[in-house]
Amino acid sequence: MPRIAYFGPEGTFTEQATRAFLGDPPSDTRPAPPDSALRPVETIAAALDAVRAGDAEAACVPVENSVEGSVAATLDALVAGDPLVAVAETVLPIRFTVLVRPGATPADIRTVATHPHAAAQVRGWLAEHLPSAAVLPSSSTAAAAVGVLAGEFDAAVTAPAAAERYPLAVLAADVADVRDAVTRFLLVRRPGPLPARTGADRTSVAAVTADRIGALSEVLTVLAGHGINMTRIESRPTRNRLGEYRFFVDFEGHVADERVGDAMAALRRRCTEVRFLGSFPRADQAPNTVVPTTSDEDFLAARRWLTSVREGREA
Ligand SMILES: O=C(O)C(=O)Cc1ccccc1
Repeated sequence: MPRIAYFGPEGTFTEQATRAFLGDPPSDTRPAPPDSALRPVETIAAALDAVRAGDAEAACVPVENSVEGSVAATLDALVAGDPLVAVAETVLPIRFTVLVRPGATPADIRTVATHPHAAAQVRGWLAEHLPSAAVLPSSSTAAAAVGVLAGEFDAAVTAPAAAERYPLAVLAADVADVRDAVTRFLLVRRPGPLPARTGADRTSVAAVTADRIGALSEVLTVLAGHGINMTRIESRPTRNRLGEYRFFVDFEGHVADERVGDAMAALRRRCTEVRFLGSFPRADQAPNTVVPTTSDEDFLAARRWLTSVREGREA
């Protein structure tokens, strides 16, 4: 079994996602067995660096939440070192469990800790049920549970898996301001053979546009012109200078698709930097849209025609 580093400690949503990648059944009802192939690390950047250093074969990190948006720490860490590529994604429903020390009642709760993405998804619940508790940030939901055990906080908003992992009491389960919230997670490796295309794929790139009028609109036009459906665009500062941004763009298709390959080459010509972040099967298996004139056969026929024009066989 491959060694996978994940954003831990044990009991995070990311651990649940890692187990989903490995095909384990959900562990809501029973503790998942400890697994020496899984390595919890403290931060998202550390999980990715473990792969870069060869200490892990893959890393599992959260990338996007349907309520809070992109996980900035993941986007920044993906481009902050040697190249890494995503080879798979999984989407988890997000429902929270509120953990306290055994015997504690709501009146005892003066501080509640959790990951900022979780805090944003339970603000309403906390305002209603624990209105006088201060909400404190922790590095992950499970780190908050560890903090409750250590007496640093009175309650933690966690993943269901944390209730199995830590000797804490459940104050409330199935907590969520937005009922159908989901988070998308990536399994990331060092560059190597790509996952085979399935016809229901997603490709992810990070591009820095040139400093000129219309540069971003050209990126969008290239995708639209190739009949490629964009599924996400997010900007993060490059950290080089004020006003310079890197665009994280996800779109339908696989780099092995002719239209996607052609579009990526066009982006490469137009942008000052393009980093390929992976082509992998979509978690929802929704087939990629292929509009007329953008199928592989359309591109190959056009290329054959061009070759014969160049060779003087056709005009
Ligand atoms: O802290 C965790 O458990 C994580 O895996 C990050 C996270 C936080 C909130 C929702 C989804 C993922």
